[in-house]
Amino acid sequence: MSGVSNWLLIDIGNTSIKYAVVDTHTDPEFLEVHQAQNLNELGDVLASVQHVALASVREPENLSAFIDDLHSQGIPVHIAQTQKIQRIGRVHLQNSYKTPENMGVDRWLAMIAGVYFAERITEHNVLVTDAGTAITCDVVVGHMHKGGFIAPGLQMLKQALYQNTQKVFGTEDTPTTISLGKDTPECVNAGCLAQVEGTVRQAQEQMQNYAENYLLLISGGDRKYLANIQQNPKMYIENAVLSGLCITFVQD
Ligand SMILES: Nc1ncnc2c1ncn2[C@@H]1O[C@H](COP(=O)(O)OP(=O)(O)OP(=O)(O)O)[C@@H](O)[C@H]1O
Ligand SMILES: CC(C)(CO)[C@@H](O)C(=O)NCCC(=O)O
Ligand SMILES: [K+]
Repeated sequence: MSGVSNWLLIDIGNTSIKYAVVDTHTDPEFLEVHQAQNLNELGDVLASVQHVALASVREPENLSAFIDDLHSQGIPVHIAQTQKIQRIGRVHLQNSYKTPENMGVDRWLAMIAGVYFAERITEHNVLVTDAGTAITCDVVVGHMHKGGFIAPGLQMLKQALYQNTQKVFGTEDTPTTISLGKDTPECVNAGCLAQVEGTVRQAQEQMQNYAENYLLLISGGDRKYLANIQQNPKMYIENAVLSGLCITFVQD
């Protein structure tokens, strides 16, 4: 038997499932992220792994059946949970929630990744933003979570507009820079982008109450719409939740 152990990491988000196969040598910054519509699609991948670690912010219909299936195949399953405090290498990340289990595990894992990437460049403060179905921002200062924001993501903002008005319509495309619109879709696209960018800018202001210097980690399916946010150092990661799973379960 070879000593290499392969792990399947799964992020069950609000809209879609993301996964990556890693081993103990994989750098959590450079994961090859895949998308699946449901857990049944992972059958083939399972044949090549010895462990599964997963994080879920929802209960897909077949999650317990999937876990039972893994058990019957003798594959250990590790289910991530938000912690009050978690060790990351030589530091500890501390949660600000009075009831940590109420915090989405995706936010916690993204923060784990944020602290890990920050420490690699000897930075102790990090603002983590995950732009997906929802957009979340979390401020971490000296490894202490100071708090965060949860707001609707870009698609949700647009859908909310369409659903609650009769004459507002839009297009799929979103601009990458904000400018004043001169027809309805332009106004919608720019307005929703302004809300998303504004959320991150407000989080930066909150961070600045604590620290001038910090890493800005931007993650999630809509990360490309946050290209105008200025910060040095700034880092883009496709999926910080999977990075957090890798750091939590596969490393050490
Ligand atoms: N094929 C697609 N389906 C859905 N969203 C997509 C797609 N391609 C790009 N996106 C963008 O990605 C965003 C969703 O981000 P992401 O994939 O990170 O979230 P998610 O799967 O819903 O999980 P999470 O719970 O982490 O938000 C949407 O707002 C949308 O703009
Ligand atoms: C905010 C979302 C939806 C982001 O995916 C998720 O982290 C979640 O369901 N959180 C639970 C509420 C909280 O984090 O306080
Ligand atoms: K996410």
